[in-house]
Formats: sequence, structure tokens, C-alpha cells
Amino acid sequence: MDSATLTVADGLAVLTLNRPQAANALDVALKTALLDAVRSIAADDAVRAVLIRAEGRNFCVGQDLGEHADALSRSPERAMDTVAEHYNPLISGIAALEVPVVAAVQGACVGAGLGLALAADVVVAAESASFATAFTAIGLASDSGLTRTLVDAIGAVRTRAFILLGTTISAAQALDWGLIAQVAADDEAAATAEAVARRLAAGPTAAFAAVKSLVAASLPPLDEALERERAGAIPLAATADHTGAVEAFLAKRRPAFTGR
Ligand SMILES: CCCCCCCCCCCCC/C=C/C(=O)SCCNC(=O)CCNC(=O)[C@H](O)C(C)(C)COP(=O)(O)OP(=O)(O)OC[C@H]1O[C@@H](n2cnc3c(N)ncnc32)[C@H](O)[C@@H]1OP(=O)(O)O
Repeated sequence: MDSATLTVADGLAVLTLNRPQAANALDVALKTALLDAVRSIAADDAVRAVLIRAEGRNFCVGQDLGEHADALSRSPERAMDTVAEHYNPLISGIAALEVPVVAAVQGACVGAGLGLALAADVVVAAESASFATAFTAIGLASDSGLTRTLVDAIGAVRTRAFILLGTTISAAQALDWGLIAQVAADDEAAATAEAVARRLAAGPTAAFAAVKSLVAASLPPLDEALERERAGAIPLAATADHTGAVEAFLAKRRPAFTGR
């Protein structure tokens, strides 16, 4: 089964995370498939809007921690290579698309999954969806494009508490904070997100590109933040707190942080 699928019709590219059996956790196969799809979309002049959606109960629960534990056991220093190899190009690739991008979020939207959703221009969430950074819960920081994006969207005070406390917020809270654009009833959310995407695919594509360019120009550069995250992530991946927290998650027990 393909980890991600891409269809293009009537100007709309629909990119689907298709690993529902693992809550769409991001393993190498899924990250690579998403990256290939985004590159294909960027090169396809027929695409006038993008819908990013996911199969199953959860949009995306972030990095696959089973895969990450294997990478840590081989080399903590290399375990975060995936950030430069997959996450940075994936997120900045989506953010750089000139056409409007809509994300349809249901269930858990966590960690790099949150980064993926917030790379879209318009997030339409089911009312039972939830949003969390999750990074500190496994001894990581999110000193990345995600941090900058959160500060831009919800301010430094909320971002600091959101990440430090590892808070999980509801779709209503995310809407109230200005993190997402729309909330719809659970049984209407997928159709609502698709309708928004189809409306954008039939709209003034050149004007939309100009709007995205103007908004991007008003924000700090994403690449610099992502590179900073790359620098910050490697030492953290080698801490006992991080390796212990990943092991605890996989063993379904609470981690005990020692500060080292
Ligand atoms: C302009 C754009 C800006 C953005 C730019 C920046 C973006 C780049 C970011 C940088 C990325 C760096 C690298 C990535 C890091 C991360 O993603 S760190 C976060 C990793 N994810 C987690 O830590 C989440 C862990 N999961 C949970 O906390 C919970 O599962 C949940 C998500 C809160 C859901 O809870 P619940 O509904 O209770 O379900 P569970 O029973 O916990 O889980 C269901 C099954 O799914 C499995 N699972 C869940 N999460 C993961 C995971 N991450 N990896 C692997 N497996 C996972 C879980 O084990 C369960 O499995 P079963 O027991 O077999 O049912």
C-alpha cells in the first residue's frame, strides 16, 4: 500500500497520507513519498490548488518513534539527519508552493504533523481534532520553522507555554488562538475542506500567488529557522532524556527526566 497518494484533476492536487494503521506516523517511506509528491506538484502547471488530507482516525502523529528509536540505537548524532533530508525540504517545499494549500485535519495533529499542517495556507479541522507539539515530551525542542510559525500565529507567550507544557489543544482552541482557519462538524469537515480547496482551484491563481508571496515576505525567512532547528536537534538527540523518553513511549510507560 502506498504511504502517500497523489491525484490531480480539475486543477486540484489531492495529497493523502495513507498510513492509517500507524496513525500516519512519519517513517522514511511516508516522508519520501510526501517529498516526491510535493516536488511533483511544484512542477505541474496544471495544479491550481492543493488539498493535504489523511486516511484514518488521525491526521499525523509526527515522527514514527519506532523508526526513530532504531535510528537512535545506531547513532544519536545521525538520528536527526531526517530533519535536513526529509522534514526541512518537505515543509519548505509546501510553504514555497505558489498555489493555495488546504489541510484537512482530523484526530491527532502532532509534532512534525503539526508542522506539516501549518505549512498549508488554510487549515480546516474537524471539531474533535486536537493539536500538540509533543517535542518536549520526548526531550526534543522545536527550534525550527514550526517555532517561528507558532510565534507568528499565536505569539511568543502562548507558543512558549504550548511547547514547554506540551499542551494538547482542541480545534476550537486552535481556531480561537488563530492557529487554524476553520472548524467543521466531524461528519462535514472532510467535505468542507475539499470544497474550500476546489473553490481555490477555480479561483484567480495568479492573484493567489501574489497574496502568498506578500504574506511570505512579511514573515521571517523559514530556512534560517529550520537550519537553526537542525543545529539544535542533534545535541538533544544524544541526551539521556530524549532516548529514555522515546523508549518510555514505546514501552507505554511515563518517562522520568533527569535533565541530562
Ligand atoms: C511553514 C511551516 C512551518 C513548519 C516547519 C517545521 C516543521 C518541521 C518539524 C521538525 C521535525 C523534527 C523531527 C520530528 C519530530 C516529531 O514529530 S516529535 C513528535 C513525535 N510524535 C509524538 O511524540 C507523538 C506520540 N504519540 C502520542 O502522544 C499519542 O499517540 C497521541 C498522538 C496523543 C494519540 O494518543 P491516543 O489517541 O491515546 O492514541 P495512542 O494509543 O497513543 O496511539 C495509537 C497508536 O499509534 C501509535 N503511535 C502514536 N504516535 C506514534 C508515533 N509518533 N510513532 C509511532 N507510533 C505512534 C501508538 O503507539 C499506538 O499504537 P498501538 O499501541 O499499536 O495501537
